[in-house]
Amino acid sequence: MNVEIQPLNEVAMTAARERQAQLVKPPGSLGRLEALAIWLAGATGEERPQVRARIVVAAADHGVAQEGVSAFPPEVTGQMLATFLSGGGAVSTLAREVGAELICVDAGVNASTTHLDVVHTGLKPSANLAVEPALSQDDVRHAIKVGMKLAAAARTDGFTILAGGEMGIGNTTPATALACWLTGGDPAELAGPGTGLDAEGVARKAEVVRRALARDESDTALAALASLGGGEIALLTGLALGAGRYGLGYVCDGVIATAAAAVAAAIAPDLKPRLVAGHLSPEPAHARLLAHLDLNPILDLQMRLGEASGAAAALSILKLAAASHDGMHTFAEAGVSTQ
Ligand SMILES: O=C(O)c1ccc[n+]([C@@H]2O[C@H](COP(=O)([O-])O)[C@@H](O)[C@H]2O)c1
Ligand SMILES: Cc1cc2nc[nH]c2cc1C
Repeated sequence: MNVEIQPLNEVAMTAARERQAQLVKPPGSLGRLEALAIWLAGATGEERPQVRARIVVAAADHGVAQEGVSAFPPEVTGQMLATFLSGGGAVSTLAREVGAELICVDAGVNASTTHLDVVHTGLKPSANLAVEPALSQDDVRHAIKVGMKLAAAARTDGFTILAGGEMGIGNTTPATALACWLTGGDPAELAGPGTGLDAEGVARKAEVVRRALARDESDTALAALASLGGGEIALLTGLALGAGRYGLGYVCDGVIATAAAAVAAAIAPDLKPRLVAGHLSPEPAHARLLAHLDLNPILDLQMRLGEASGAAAALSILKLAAASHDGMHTFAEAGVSTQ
């Protein structure tokens, strides 16, 4: 798969760097807010960038849930999708608070919602990746295509930043399997509690990941996505690739969304500069994936919810970075001495 990625806009970044140097503060004193403002300029192509963000939450069910790898039952996936659409999920409230639009996608939910606003993909829940490939190559290509189209639509609708999130009982298992495949990690080190497994459950999950990796024969990240992934992960892979192709900035959420972004970056390495890490989840595979992507999380709030909640929280910081960059006076405008 060949996806052409738009490089960051160097002209806008240079202008933003020069503006930062003139703003009425000791150089560097706004710390990462300065770097984020410059990144926003590169990602949006705007010298004084604005965060106009759309959040896409993709939901899917997973055959591997039958292995007892989650603390919750699979029907929660569809129930939570309906909750997001009714405005009552964590991401619904966080998105509203940070002024981001929220779109929900059914990327293979067993008992889905009839809510009119859900984006349908026609995908079915994944198969049990411990014993067979999770998805067909055709399903993966379809999910990626829908994700990329959602990114194209976001660009057309005037958004500058995309954040991808997910909902899927059992999906920390495929995310961990992909993290192991991409980084050469050990399932026993990278498996974590997800929604709240005890130590015995975590050991069972590590064993399921080990079986999946022993079965898997993938030689490309795209093949690994079919073998070890899931519908929402494939859709978010497409969303991240689409952000690169259509020139948006992309905010990664937790371990599952970051696994998808890491697959996208393996498919198209030029994507990396368009990614930022919204936060660090306590799931061990997340830190591993972020290190693999060379990303430094904006926040570390011990959030482990998924559904783009960490990315939404980070949007507030990106907005502060953009607001200070745009609204502050320069030394000259403020009449403040430099020496
Ligand atoms: O984002 C994370 O890092 C994260 C960590 C743990 C759990 N989750 C969420 O919890 C669900 C998956 O957990 P589990 O235990 O069912 O594999 C799924 O809906 C994710 O959105 C998300
Ligand atoms: C209630 C609930 C909400 C979630 N949101 C994302 N993953 C989730 C998992 C559960 C169990």
